[in-house]
Amino acid sequence: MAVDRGRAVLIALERLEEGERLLLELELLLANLDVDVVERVIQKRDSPDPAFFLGSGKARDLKRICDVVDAGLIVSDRPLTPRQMANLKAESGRYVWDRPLVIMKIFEERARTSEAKLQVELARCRYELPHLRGLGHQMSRLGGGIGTRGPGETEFERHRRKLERRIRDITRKLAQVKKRRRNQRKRRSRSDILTIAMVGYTNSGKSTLLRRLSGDRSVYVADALFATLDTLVRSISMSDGRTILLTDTVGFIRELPPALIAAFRTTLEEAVAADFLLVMLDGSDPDALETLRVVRETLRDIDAIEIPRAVLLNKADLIDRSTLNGLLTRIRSDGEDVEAISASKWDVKEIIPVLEKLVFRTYL
Ligand SMILES: Nc1nc2c(ncn2[C@@H]2O[C@H](COP(=O)(O)OP(=O)(O)OP(=O)(O)O)[C@@H](O)[C@H]2O)c(=O)[nH]1
Ligand SMILES: [Mg+2]
Repeated sequence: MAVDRGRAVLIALERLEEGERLLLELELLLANLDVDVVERVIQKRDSPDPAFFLGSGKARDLKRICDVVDAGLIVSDRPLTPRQMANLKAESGRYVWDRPLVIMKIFEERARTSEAKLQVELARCRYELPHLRGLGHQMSRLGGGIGTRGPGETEFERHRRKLERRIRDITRKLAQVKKRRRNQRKRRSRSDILTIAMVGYTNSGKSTLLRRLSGDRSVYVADALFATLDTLVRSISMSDGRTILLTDTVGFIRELPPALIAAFRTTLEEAVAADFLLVMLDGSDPDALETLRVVRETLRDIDAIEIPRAVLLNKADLIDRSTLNGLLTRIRSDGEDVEAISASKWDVKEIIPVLEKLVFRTYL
C-alpha cells in the first residue's frame, strides 16, 4: 500500500477547555514537519480506551477514514501507551505517532551541536524503551507456554539491551558536558558580570533579540517552532558601558514530553544559573497570557521561579496600541514587571534603555 506520511488524521478526545488550542498547536507542530492534517477524529469520552485510545468501534473505523482522505499517518493529541500505539497501527495499517513523538521529531531535525544531538537521542531512547518492552511482552505471549522464549523475544531483548547501553553512554557523556558548563559558569560568576537568561515560548523572538543586541548575524532566527535547541551566550554593552551576559535558551511549549524535559535540563539549567530572567512573550499571539502561564509553570518545574525576572512583551510592532496597553495592564496586575519592545524593528538604542529599566529596577 502506498501511504502518504505527509497527510495525517488527527485523533483526540474532546477536552473541555484548551482542547481546540492544543489541537491547533499540534497541527502547527506537524506543519513544521511538512505534515498536513487532512481530517480530525474527535471523540467524546471520559478517559482513553486502554486498548485503542479511542473507543474500539471508532478505532476500527480509522482504516476506512484514512482510505477516504488518503492519509498515511495517524497522530494522537495525547501520549499513547505502547499497547494503544501497537493496536492502532495493526488496525489501521498506518504509521501512528503521538504528541511527544511529534515534538521529538522536531527536536531531532533542529539539533545542531553534538550536545543537542545527544540530548535528543537520549529522549528518543527513553521514549522507545517502554514501547519496546510492550512489544516484547506481546511477542513472548505469542511465543508459547510459560518459560519458553519465542524467537521474537530474544530479538527484542537484544534491541532493549542495546538501547539501555546507549542511554548509559549518553548519560555519561552529558554529565561531562554539564561539568564543563558548570566550570564555565563558575568562572563567569566570579567575574561579577550580571548574567541574564532569556526564557519563553518557542517563536517569541529570543534569538532575534540576542542577534539584534549582540550584532552577531550567526545567531539563528527562524519562523519555526524550536529553532533554538542550544544555549548561546553573548556579552552586551549597557548604555553606561558596563557589560552583561545574555543567554538564549530552548523555547518552552505546553505539554513538553517528560522525556524531553529531563533531557533538556542541561540547557535549561543555564537559565537556573542566571542572576535575572527575561521572559519573552509574543504580544501578537492571541494566547500570550496563556503562554505566560506555561512559562511560569515551567520555571517552577526547573526550580527557577525564585530568580528575579521581568517580562518583555515582544513584537509590539504587530499589535495596536490599545491591545498592547490592555496586555501590559493584565500582565502587571498578575504581579509581573513588564515592558513592550520589538526585537526585530526597534533599534538597539531604543531597546537597551527598556532592558536597563527592567533589570536595574531590581539591581540598583
Ligand atoms: N514582527 C516581528 N517579528 C518578530 C519580532 N521578533 C521576532 N520576530 C520573528 O519571530 C520569529 C521567531 O523568532 P526567533 O527569534 O527565532 O524566536 P525564538 O524565541 O528564538 O524561538 P525558538 O528558538 O524556537 O525558541 C522570526 O520569524 C522572527 O523574525 C518582532 O519584534 N516583530
Ligand atoms: Mg531561538
